[in-house]
Amino acid sequence: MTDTTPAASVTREAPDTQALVDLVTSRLRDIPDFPEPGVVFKDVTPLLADGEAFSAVVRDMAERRRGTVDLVAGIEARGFIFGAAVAHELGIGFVPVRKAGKLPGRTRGVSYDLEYGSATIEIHEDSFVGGERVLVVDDVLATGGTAAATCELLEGSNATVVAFEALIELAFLHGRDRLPGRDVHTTIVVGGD
Ligand SMILES: O=P(O)(O)OC[C@H]1O[C@H](OP(=O)(O)OP(=O)(O)O)[C@H](O)[C@@H]1O
Ligand SMILES: Nc1ncnc2[nH]cnc12
Repeated sequence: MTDTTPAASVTREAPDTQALVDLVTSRLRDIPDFPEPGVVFKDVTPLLADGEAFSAVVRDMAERRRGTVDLVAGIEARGFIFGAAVAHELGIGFVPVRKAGKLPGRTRGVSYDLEYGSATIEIHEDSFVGGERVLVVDDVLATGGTAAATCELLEGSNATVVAFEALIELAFLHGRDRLPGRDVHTTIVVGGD
């Protein structure tokens, strides 16, 4: 028998800024000493598991950028989740910025340091034909090493990075200082000094 029960109503309007900040804050979890002693890890999995909160975050990022970007680039791994959803919301394409060794085609890469350790990220060398306006999306802006490296990689591949969006900014790590002159927006800012 076909179930004709209406789906649970979904709020399509983005909440106002303070309501969004409160919602996001209530759906994050701090994990002390992960992945190494002294780091307080911001766990986004409770937010992802809450459809209202996840949808509100994605719509807020997307609406700020609608009509201004041609592609979204998301940074592995958590940046894939938010970035792909924002691209879908905007009806535009998605470019994965992957950790080294994962992409099958010819790649370009760049290495960088982050709050814990170092990494290398890569894109396919033919990701851009030239001049595409790209929104970079990630979950966390910490030291800014990942975001700065991504901008360098994309712009070295003939894309134009028009903005950076992240869910969480760890202000005490001053990541914005690594992105001078860029349009940077973060949904919530924690740990300001
Ligand atoms: O501003 P930074 O100091 O560079 O740190 C931010 C980056 O660190 C985390 O990624 P991580 O490399 O831990 O990868 P993951 O998403 O695969 O866990 C986070 O998702 C950002 O990409
Ligand atoms: N403290 C933190 N929590 C989650 N992701 C991060 N990326 C860099 N620092 C982080």
